Amino acid sequence: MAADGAVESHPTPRGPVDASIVPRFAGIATFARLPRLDEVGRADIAIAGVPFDSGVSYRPGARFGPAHVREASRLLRPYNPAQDVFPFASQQVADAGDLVANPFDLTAAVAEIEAGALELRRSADRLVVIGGDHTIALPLLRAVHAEHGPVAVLHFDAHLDTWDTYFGAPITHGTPFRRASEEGLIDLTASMHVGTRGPLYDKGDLEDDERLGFAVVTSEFVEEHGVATAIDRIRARVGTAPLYISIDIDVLDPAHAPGTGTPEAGGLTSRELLRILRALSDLRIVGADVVEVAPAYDHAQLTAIAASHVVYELLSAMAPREARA
Ligand SMILES: N=C(N)NCCCC(=O)O
Ligand SMILES: [Zn+2]
Ligand SMILES: [Zn+2]
Repeated sequence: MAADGAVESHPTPRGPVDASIVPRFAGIATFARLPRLDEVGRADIAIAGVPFDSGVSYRPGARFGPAHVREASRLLRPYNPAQDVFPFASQQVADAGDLVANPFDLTAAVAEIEAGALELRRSADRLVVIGGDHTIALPLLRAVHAEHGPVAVLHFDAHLDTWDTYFGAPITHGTPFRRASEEGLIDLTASMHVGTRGPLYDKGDLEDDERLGFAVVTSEFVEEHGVATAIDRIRARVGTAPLYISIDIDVLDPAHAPGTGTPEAGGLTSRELLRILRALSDLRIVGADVVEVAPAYDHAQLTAIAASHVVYELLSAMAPREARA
């Protein structure tokens, strides 16, 4: 309502550059060729990169993930028929650029990412973050918790990421969800891993994980029972809780996403992952991240194309209902 009592009309969201007018391979890459946040002032959803990979246990390079995913996102188009939604017209989505994170001091970086996310929230209602390694989920969850309290975490990953320490270090890309659980950031009754598989350190890893508040839909479960049953399990677990979605691109099989730091055979297809995300559109998504894209190990942009479509499907799932037919 404006000061004179008139109902303010919502400005039409500014969408991507039109690829039928300016070639999609031209221009500086924002995500999906969307406007920058400073061009629109504020946004319903800000996309932010976190080019940080000082928490990795194996192959480095996810610090180059945000630029790689933005580059591969040039081909996305305005209408998503799979969800019958125009994700950039029914809400203002803008690219906020990258948050600064100190590559030489992990503790400082984690504090900077949390502060950067909180600062960005002043001009955007929700954040979708492109990593970066999975360490960044911890400060992002701290920022989300500051607003929402404990949230359901729906964690897509080959790995549990609830391990305790590496070389005595408590903050790494293999430990964010253990720290988050210990800190009370997550809803222990509504959180879940999806797509986990592969060798663990010990049988007890799974017992620890359950105690830390996670139910599990493994990659094998999806194969054996099908995507529809997996979706039922996920939706039953999350319920109506505020939902944070964290997607490690290594949840996909290395055939679909080779460009990542700790690949594990036997993963989801990109088709399966996209279908699961589409089934979450009526849930209360409060934020999301897509992490662990490491371009040096990618081929023909396979991993970045998958990641850009994953972000697009998230943005579509987060779009307001009335925009749908
Ligand atoms: N979050 C990712 N991508 N990987 C964690 C793997 C930890 C390990 O090397 O055991
Ligand atoms: Zn992983
Ligand atoms: Zn991970």
